[in-house]
Amino acid sequence: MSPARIIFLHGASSSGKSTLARALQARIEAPFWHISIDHLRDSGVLPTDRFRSGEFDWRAARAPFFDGFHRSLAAYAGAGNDLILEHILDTDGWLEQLSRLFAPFDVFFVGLHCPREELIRREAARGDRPAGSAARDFETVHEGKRYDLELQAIDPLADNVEALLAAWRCRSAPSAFDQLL
Ligand SMILES: Nc1ncnc2c1ncn2[C@@H]1O[C@H](COP(=O)(O)OP(=O)(O)OP(=O)(O)O)[C@@H](O)[C@H]1O
Repeated sequence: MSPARIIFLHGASSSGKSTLARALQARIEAPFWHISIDHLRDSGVLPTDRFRSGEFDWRAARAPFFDGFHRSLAAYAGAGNDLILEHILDTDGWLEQLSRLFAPFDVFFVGLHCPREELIRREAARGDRPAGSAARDFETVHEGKRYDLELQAIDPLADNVEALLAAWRCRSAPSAFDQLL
């Protein structure tokens, strides 16, 4: 069995990762899963209201939550599932952990760049993210990263999907992701 393929979309909050992932999933020639922390959050896995009210301590729960999420990705891929992953590497140790966990797989690392003003506009328009997350991510999200492909979030979505597919189909090892550490 050839190793599972992981297309890792990386960009600031509100840059358009989910939108790109959905459009890519609708076009790509194999049944890729679209994986996002948003899906876990929105499906009611966590007692969100009780974290929000302060009854439970999110700071204590956050590390095991993301540790489990990261390991689940390797479990899915290890079972032979191809993944479109959208995620933000914004916490110390996550890059190292995912590099280790993803070592057996065929990873294609995509940087999604979005101008600061557009991030702020998208964040405000959707109204379901804390104001400031996008601007904060903008400063740091791409720092020190090298990608297999870089896309501009203000380019037409369909063009980005086609560019991604074309680049992914002719990718060569090693992935930029494997060389980040
Ligand atoms: N190409 C685009 N043109 C215009 N608006 C877009 C585009 N892509 C996404 N948006 C809008 O920007 C907002 C954020 O998009 P999306 O949820 O895809 O971002 P995200 O990077 O997944 O965010 P997060 O990491 O916070 O979940 C949404 O309201 C979406 O409709």
